[in-house]
Order: sequence, then structure tokens, then C-alpha cells
Amino acid sequence: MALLKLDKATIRFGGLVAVNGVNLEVEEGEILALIGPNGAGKSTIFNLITGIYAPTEGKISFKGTNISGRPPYVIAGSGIGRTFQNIRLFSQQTVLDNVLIGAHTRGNWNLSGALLKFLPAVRREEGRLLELAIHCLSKVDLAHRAFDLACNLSYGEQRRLEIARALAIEPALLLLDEPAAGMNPQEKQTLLTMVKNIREAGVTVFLVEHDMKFVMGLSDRIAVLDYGVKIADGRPEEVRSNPAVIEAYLGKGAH
Ligand SMILES: Nc1ncnc2c1ncn2[C@@H]1O[C@H](COP(=O)(O)OP(=O)(O)OP(=O)(O)O)[C@@H](O)[C@H]1O
Repeated sequence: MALLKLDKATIRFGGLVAVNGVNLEVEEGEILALIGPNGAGKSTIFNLITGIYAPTEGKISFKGTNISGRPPYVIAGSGIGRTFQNIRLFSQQTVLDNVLIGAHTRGNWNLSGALLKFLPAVRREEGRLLELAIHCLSKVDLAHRAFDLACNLSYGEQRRLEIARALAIEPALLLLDEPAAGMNPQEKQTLLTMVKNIREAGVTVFLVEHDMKFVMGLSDRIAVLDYGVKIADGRPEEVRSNPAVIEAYLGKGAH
């Protein structure tokens, strides 16, 4: 059984069919990339998976359970972490606090819990979350920056911090929306190794990315979207030489 399954997933915004009958499976343990021209519907697919939008038609299942239209916090809690195309950090908070905000989604933490900090069970939980947050930071080589303000990180480090925050919910599936955007070649190479290590640690990865060198070097499989329709799905070398993909995307200035 696939870890994630999109079954004829469709969403309309007024007259626009942004995602149109997409069938897609993400297998446990793989790194799958979703590519395609600007406006093809890639981020919208991530928004459907994470509950920001409900599909107009079709179904999305995670670990065999229908999650279509469930609220984002429920979907995150069930094990799907994500980063966003634009960096969304609390820039005046520390690096560690930015990750703890993610970890609290997973922990048995709530406001009354915060008020009852003197209880040993609550203290233990806080200690566990702290350990988890440091562990996630170490996955993206940022543990040594834990007490710096997020705004003092370089752009590449900020993008990695977003990944650490997504890892803090201990996801089975990690969605990365254009993780390499704006990075220099050296930062991209570092990121590529980190994402491979994250997969080795047992997290399935599904990413949207425009940088073809990055995608080709990282992915086990690539799916291609054009005008909301999936036009190809296969191994990197198959997709790269697929005439429909070259016509829709690769021949038109994709790097
Ligand atoms: N909330 C919305 N309301 C109306 N139209 C939307 C909404 N969200 C996305 N769209 C439209 O759906 C289409 C797909 O957008 P989407 O952002 O998913 O594309 P994308 O493939 O991620 O593009 P890019 O590579 O530029 O990020 C676009 O035409 C976009 O304008």
C-alpha cells in the first residue's frame, strides 16, 4: 500500500481547474519530485494534501485513511510535515524556539499544561520536546545555532531551519516546497546531502522543485504536472527524455 495516495484529486477555483483528476502514489521510503511550469498546480497539490484546501472531487489517503478536507492540524498530527515556498519563520525568536513551535504540535502540550509546569509529567514532556528539537536541528546542521535569533541566519540556513521545524512533528512524510530556491550551488549541495540523510533515517520525501540538477541528483522518481494534469511519472532518466515533458517544461528554460 502506498504511504500517500491521490485518487483523481481535483480542485476548482471558480472557472479554473488548478488540479485536474490527478492520480499519484508516494511509496514509503522514496524521494519523489513534482515538477512542472509556473502555475501548473504543484503548490496547490501540497495544499490539498495538508488540508489547506479540500478537493472539489477525488480523494487523498494517507496510510490508508481518507484525509481529504481534514483540518491542517489533524493532518500534521497524523504525520505529514511540510515547508512552504516562502520562508515562514518567527524571525525575532530563537532558532530553537522556531523548532519547538513545530514540536508542540506533536507533544501533549497545551495552555493549561504550560500553566502546570511544576508537575513532573509536564516537565518530562518539555524535556523530551527540547531533546527532539535539538535532534531535528542537528539533522540540518543547525544545533550550534540554537540560541541565535532566526533573523541572524543566512538565507540557506533559514530554509534548513524550516525543514527542522517540519521534522519536529516526527513526520512519516515530509513535503518540501521549493527547498533549494534562492540557494547558491554550495548550499544546494549541502541541502541535497541532508535530504538524502533524512530519507535514510526513515522519512519519505515529496518535493516540489524547479532546479533540475537538484531534482535529478536527489529523486528516485519524478512526476510532471502541466495545467493541473499529470503528464508523466517515472524514473528521472525516463522523465528527462519524455517528449511531452520536454515540450511542456524542460525545453522552455527549466534549469
Ligand atoms: N486560492 C486560490 N484561488 C484562486 N486561484 C488559485 C488559488 N491558489 C492557486 N490558484 C491558481 O491555481 C493555479 C496553480 O497554482 P500553484 O501555485 O499551485 O502553481 P505552481 O505549480 O505551484 O506554480 P509555481 O511553480 O509558480 O509555484 C494558478 O493558476 C494559480 O493562480
